[in-house]
Amino acid sequence: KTTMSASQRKALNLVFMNLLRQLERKDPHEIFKFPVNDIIAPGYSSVIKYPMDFSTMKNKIVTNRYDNLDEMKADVEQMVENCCIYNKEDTIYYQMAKKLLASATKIFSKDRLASMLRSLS
Ligand SMILES: COc1ccc(OC)c(-c2cc(C(C)=O)n3cccnc23)c1
Repeated sequence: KTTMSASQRKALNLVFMNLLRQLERKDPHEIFKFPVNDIIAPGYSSVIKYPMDFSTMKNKIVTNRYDNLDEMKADVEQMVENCCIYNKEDTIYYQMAKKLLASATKIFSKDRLASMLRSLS
């Protein structure tokens, strides 16, 4: 696995942060902003094995834990999957997760990424 240069890493982190900002705008009630805890969601930590949230993703960006867009997108999909496992289909949380997934699919689409890269260059 070739390591990228510091300037490449800096440019990639800018892209990751830009994508994260777009995703967070799609979560106005901030239910994905921080880790879910067992107080607001009883039994959560025994049901959900791989918790994920936007603050954890931000920390992974600044600590260079993502090497490509697919790895970041996988965390968004994990976060949505967790929400749809813990919350029943008729809950607002489940519906918000489905909406976020639809938005993420657009945000990570090739033409949206291409236009973002053009604007960054
Ligand atoms: C109602 O206000 C908040 C505030 C923060 C939350 O998670 C960070 C949540 C929250 C977020 C979730 C999720 C994402 O499953 N959740 C599930 C059950 C009960 N509460 C939540 C709700």
